[in-house]
Amino acid sequence: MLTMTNLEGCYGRSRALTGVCLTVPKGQITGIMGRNGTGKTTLLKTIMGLTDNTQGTITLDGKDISAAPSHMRARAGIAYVPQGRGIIPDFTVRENIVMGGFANRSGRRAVPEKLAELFPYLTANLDRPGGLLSGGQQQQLAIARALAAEPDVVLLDEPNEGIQPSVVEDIERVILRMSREFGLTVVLVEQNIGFLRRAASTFAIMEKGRVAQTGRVEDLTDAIVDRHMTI
Ligand SMILES: Nc1ncnc2c1ncn2[C@@H]1O[C@H](COP(=O)(O)OP(=O)(O)OP(=O)(O)O)[C@@H](O)[C@H]1O
Repeated sequence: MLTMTNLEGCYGRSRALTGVCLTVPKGQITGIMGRNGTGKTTLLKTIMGLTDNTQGTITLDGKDISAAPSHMRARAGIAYVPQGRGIIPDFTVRENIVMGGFANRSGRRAVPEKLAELFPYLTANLDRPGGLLSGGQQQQLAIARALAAEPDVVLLDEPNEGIQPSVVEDIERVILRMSREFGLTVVLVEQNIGFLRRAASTFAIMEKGRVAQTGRVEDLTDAIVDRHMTI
């Protein structure tokens, strides 16, 4: 379980996250929603230790990781798939995946076997430069890189943004399997409410750098969505 208490995160002197309290249940998907600029990406970055002047407490399975630098959070079992994917274009698919393995607690620096079944395209194209992949393939690669760390928690920032519909289904399937088959805890920033309702067990809605509302996904009514998501 990942718990956040009074979490704050800044960019320089500008505070983008204020007093966030959130519990992310183990082995389930928690959907993070909210309009543009409300702090969803900042929340993931702050969990990962990538914002400035972070305040508050983050615990992972009871262990306080609030003071840990980013690479130690990765070593503690948190993997981050950023918006925009962050693929290194000149690295091959294999090299991009193995890079994620540097956070692997077992010291394994290889392409994990389970990726072959999850991502057949990547497995068939391990020597292709990452920069030559389509947006959807790069998104799969970013997820594969995160899974190479064999994490307990995966933070996903709008994984389906700007991706062609045929690949969206593949990515959604992988996300569902991450929690349902592999037991991973997933924090999913997602604008597609339909997918969020299908995938997540709990939700949190961000407003002005705070969590405005949380609940179980079966209680996420259209009225709540309209109140917080319409512009
Ligand atoms: N690198 C940065 N430097 C300064 N301010 C930033 C930076 N990144 C984001 N912000 C500000 O922090 C606030 C929260 O932004 P954030 O990207 O977390 O929102 P978001 O909910 O993820 O939005 P989106 O849906 O557009 O991705 C916004 O006011 C934004 O302008």
